[in-house]
Amino acid sequence: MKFSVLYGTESGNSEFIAQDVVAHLTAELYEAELSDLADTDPTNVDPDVHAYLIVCSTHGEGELPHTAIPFLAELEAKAPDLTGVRYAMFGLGDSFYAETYSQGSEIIDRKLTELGATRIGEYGRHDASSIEDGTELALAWVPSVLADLRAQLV
Ligand SMILES: Cc1cc2nc3c(=O)[nH]c(=O)nc-3n(C[C@H](O)[C@H](O)[C@H](O)COP(=O)(O)O)c2cc1C
Repeated sequence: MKFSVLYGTESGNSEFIAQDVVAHLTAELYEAELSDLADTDPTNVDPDVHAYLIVCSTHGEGELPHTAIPFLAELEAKAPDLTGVRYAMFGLGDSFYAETYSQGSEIIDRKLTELGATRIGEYGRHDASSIEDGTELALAWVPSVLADLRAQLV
């Protein structure tokens, strides 16, 4: 199975976690490619990719991190039909920002769903105010994504 792991980041945490997810998937003998959302054209869906795994933080007041902004802008401008596209979401945030906790990834999540894509797996989250390690949580989230994907492919 082939995965595209995309990250949206402001200060690198999402990129580090996405790198670890790619390393994990590759070690499990899956094909996995890492890309910044800033370098990803959402109108150019790869038909060989079984699922897109998106790791995205929150900045400003519940807004997108800067590398996710052009990706959302393309989705809004071109409104591609994403029917048949599967994605999974892992959001980074900080519950210190109680009103806007983890809302950055939710902006992308809402838009992808609106355009017809299907979210698989649990909605993963990492809270920077917790003592939990982001990579450990992400690697614990991946099996829920794989299980949903396998169930959809049979
Ligand atoms: C200036 C600033 C604003 C932030 N705003 C929010 C926010 O509104 N909601 C939230 O859940 N987290 C917020 N965060 C926390 C980040 O999402 C969190 O630190 C995350 O791990 C950063 O990941 P990144 O390095 O991939 O961007 C903010 C962090 C900073 C530095």
